[in-house]
Amino acid sequence: MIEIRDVYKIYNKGQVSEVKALNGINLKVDINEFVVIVGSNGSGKSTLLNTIAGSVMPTAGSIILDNEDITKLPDHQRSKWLARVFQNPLSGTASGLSIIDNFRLAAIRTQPKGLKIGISDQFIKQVKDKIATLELGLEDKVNQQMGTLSGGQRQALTLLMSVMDSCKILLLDEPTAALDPRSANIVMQTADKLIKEFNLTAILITHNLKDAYTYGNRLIQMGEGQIIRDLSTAQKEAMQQNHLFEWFS
Ligand SMILES: Nc1ncnc2c1ncn2[C@@H]1O[C@H](COP(=O)(O)OP(=O)(O)OP(=O)(O)O)[C@@H](O)[C@H]1O
Repeated sequence: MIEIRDVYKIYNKGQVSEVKALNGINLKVDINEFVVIVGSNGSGKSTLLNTIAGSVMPTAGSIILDNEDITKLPDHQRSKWLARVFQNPLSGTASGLSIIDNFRLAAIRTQPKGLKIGISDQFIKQVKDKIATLELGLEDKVNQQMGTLSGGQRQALTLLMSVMDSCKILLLDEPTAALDPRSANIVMQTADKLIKEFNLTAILITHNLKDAYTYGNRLIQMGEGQIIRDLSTAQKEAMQQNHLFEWFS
């Protein structure tokens, strides 16, 4: 479980450009919870994800993972169990390397030093089997350069790579914003499938209200650095899609 306790983030504190991006956030997200966060531009969604990932240090408050205070843990030390997928499909993978080499790199990042990875047929088979579950027909193209794939294919593979090794928490920061509707659907369905299969705790930021309605089992709205709505699974299921659009009118 990940817990955000009374977190504040003030950028440029004491300067004319001071911004209170997070204003007392309290949030507990359990294993198997898939939380979707919506909110207007500048409401603090990315800052919240960044404090969980460790790329932004909170001005006050704590981040707790499974009862351990990780507030001061740098982001690279969280990457063993925390994966992030960003808006830009190019950011998660190396264009000049093949699919299999990208999986090798991802595996090396999360394994103990000295462990030999990726040279065995077993590793290649394991990767191919996993890629086949995406049903994108990419399992026979593992030697193809990542840069030759579409944005949607790359995002789907980035997701798979992120969660294959010891990942507990998946943070998705508008992962489909740069994709056409068909590719966006493939990526969201892939994310949903992987979150369930790997029993992940997941947080998705999206401006796509249809996705916010369709996916996840908890729905949060942020406004001015605070959580202004927090709908449980039952409340979300009882809500009609047009009500969600009214939140922004
Ligand atoms: N590094 C930074 N330095 C100064 N101000 C920042 C920084 N990052 C974010 N902010 C400000 O903090 C506030 C919250 O930004 P944040 O990106 O978290 O919002 P958001 O809800 O993710 O917005 P969007 O939907 O537009 O991506 C905004 O006013 C933003 O300008």
